[in-house]
Amino acid sequence: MKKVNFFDTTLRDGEQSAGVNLNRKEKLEIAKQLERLGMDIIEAGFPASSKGDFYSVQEIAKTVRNCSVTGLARSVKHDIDAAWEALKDGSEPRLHVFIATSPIHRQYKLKMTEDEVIENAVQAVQYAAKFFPVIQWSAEDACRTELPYLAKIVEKVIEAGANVINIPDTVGYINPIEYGKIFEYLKNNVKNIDKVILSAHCHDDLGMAVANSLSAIEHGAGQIEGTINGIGERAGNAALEEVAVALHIRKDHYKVETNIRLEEIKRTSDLVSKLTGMIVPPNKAIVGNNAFAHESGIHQDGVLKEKTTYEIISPQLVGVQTNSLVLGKHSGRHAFRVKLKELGFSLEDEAINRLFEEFKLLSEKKKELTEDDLVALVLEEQLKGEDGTYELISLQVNYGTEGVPTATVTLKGHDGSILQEAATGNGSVEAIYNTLERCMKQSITLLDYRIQSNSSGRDALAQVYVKVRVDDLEMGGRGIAQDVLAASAKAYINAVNRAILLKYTSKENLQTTI
Ligand SMILES: CC(=O)SCCNC(=O)CCNC(=O)[C@H](O)C(C)(C)COP(=O)(O)OP(=O)(O)OC[C@H]1O[C@@H](n2cnc3c(N)ncnc32)[C@H](O)[C@@H]1OP(=O)(O)O
Ligand SMILES: CC(C)C(=O)C(=O)O
Ligand SMILES: [Mg+2]
Repeated sequence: MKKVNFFDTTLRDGEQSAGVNLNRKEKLEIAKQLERLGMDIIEAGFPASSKGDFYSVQEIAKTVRNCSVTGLARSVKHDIDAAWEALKDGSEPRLHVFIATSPIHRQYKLKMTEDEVIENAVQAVQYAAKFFPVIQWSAEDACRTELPYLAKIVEKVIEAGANVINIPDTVGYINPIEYGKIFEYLKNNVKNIDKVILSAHCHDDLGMAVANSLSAIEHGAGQIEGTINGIGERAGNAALEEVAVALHIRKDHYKVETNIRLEEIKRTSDLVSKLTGMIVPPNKAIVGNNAFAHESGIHQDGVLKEKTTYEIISPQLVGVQTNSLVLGKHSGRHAFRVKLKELGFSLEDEAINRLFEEFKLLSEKKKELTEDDLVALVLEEQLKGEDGTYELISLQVNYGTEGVPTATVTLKGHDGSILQEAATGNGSVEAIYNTLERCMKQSITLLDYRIQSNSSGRDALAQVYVKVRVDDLEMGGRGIAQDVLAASAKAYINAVNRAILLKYTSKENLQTTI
C-alpha cells in the first residue's frame, strides 16, 4: 500500500494563528508529542524570523530524532543560512523554501516578473542544495497560479535539486475537484515529476482544507501538510487528525497508509489546545468534546444496542476513553435507565418512569443534565418516599432591597390538612424558616445551613444542607431544587420530618447526618 507522509506545521503555520505565541519550552513539548504521534516531518518554525524561533527550531532539531525537522525560509540567502544553522544537527536536516508564484503575489507583493520569480526560486534551491540533504520547495499561492507557469517553475526547481514539491492553497480558495486537477496537470506536464514527492498544504478559508488534502492524495500527493486541531493563519490549516482518521476509516477508498499513531491524537490535541489557548469547538470532528457524545434518545438507543449504528469511529481509536450518552431534553428512557444503573442505582421500573417524567421536565429548563443532577433527582425522589409529616405545597417570597423579606408558605400536614402562614425575617431564608416554624407549631432551632451548586453553570441545581434541633433531637436534612430558596425550604422540612419520624415512630434506621 502506498505510504503518505504527514508534515506537521503546528509550530510554524499553526503559530501564525492570531493571538498564539509559544515559547521555547512549549514548542519543545509539542514537538515531542508530535514525534510520539508519528509525524514524519515537523516544521518547527521560521528560523530567520526571530531569535526565539531560531533557538526553538535548533533545540527541537537536536532533541527530536524519530522524525525529520524542518524550518521555513524565504528565497533569500540570509533565511537559508539561518535555517541551516538551526537545523544542521538534526537527524535529517530539511529545508522548506518558498516563493509566491501567482500573478497577484508576483505583481503586488514581490514586484517581480515571471522570469525573476523563477530565477529567484532556482537560485535559492541551488544554494540550499549545498547544505541540505532534503529540500522542500513551495509555490506560495499555487492554486491561483497559471497552470503552465506553475508547471514551468516546478520543473526548474526539480532540476535545481528540490526533492519535495509543495502545492499550497495559501488562501483556501480551491475546491477538491480543482485541486486534484492541478496535481494531475503537474504529473502530466512536468519532467521528472515522478522523482519528487508531491505535497498538499491547504488552508480552510472556505472550509475545504481537509477535503482538498484528501483529494490531493487521490491524485498522487505523497505528503500532507497541516496542523493539529486545524489551527493556523486566518481560518487555519487542514486538521491533520481529521486527515489521518479519514484515511484510516476510509482505507477501502484511499488505500494508503501512514505512520500516525491514532491513539495519540486526543492527547496531542489537548496539549496543543492547552498551550496555544486555541479552544477546540465541541463539535469539531475527532477531537471535539461532542465528537463521541450522543444526546438524542433514538441515537442513544441505537448506540446502546449496537455502537456502529451511529459511531463510525471508535473513541478508543483516537485515544478518547469512551463515548458518552449525554442526557438532555432529547434523551429517551433507554439511555436514562442505563445512566442510572451506571451511577449505582437499581430502581424499579415504576420509579424509573416517575423519575424520567421529572427528568424530562427538568431538561426543559436546563441545557444538559450532569451526573450530579441525576443523583440529585434520585435522592430527591427517595426523600419524597420517606413517610414524612410535612410536604411543601407552595412557597412565595417577597424580597426587595428596601423592604422586609416576607415568606408565605403552604404545607400539607401529616393528617392531610393544609397549613398556611406568612412571616418576615432579616433575609429571605430566615423569613422562610420563621414561616415554616409557625406552620409546624414547634420550637425549631437552625444549627447549620450550607448551600452548594450541584453542578456548574447558571442553571445548576442548588443543594442545601441544614441541621436543626427539634426539642432535644438534632437532625440533618437536604433539599434540592433549581431555586436556592425552594431548596432551602425543602431541606428544612426534610430535617424536621426526619426528626419527627425518629421521635414518634422510633425509626432507628433513619440517618442522623447527611
Ligand atoms: C504563506 C505563509 O505562511 S509565508 C510565512 C509567513 N510567516 C511569517 O511571515 C512569519 C515570520 N515573518 C517575520 O517575522 C517577518 O515577516 C520576516 C522577519 C520574515 C521579514 O520581516 P521584514 O524584513 O520586516 O519584511 P516584511 O515581513 O515586512 O515583508 C516581507 C518581505 O519579504 C518579501 N518576501 C516575501 N516572501 C518572500 C519569499 N518567499 N522570498 C523572498 N522574499 C519574500 C516581501 O516581498 C517583502 O519584501 P520587501 O521588504 O522587499 O517588500
Ligand atoms: C509557506 C507556505 C507553504 C504556506 O504556509 C502557504 O502557502 O500557506
Ligand atoms: Mg500556510
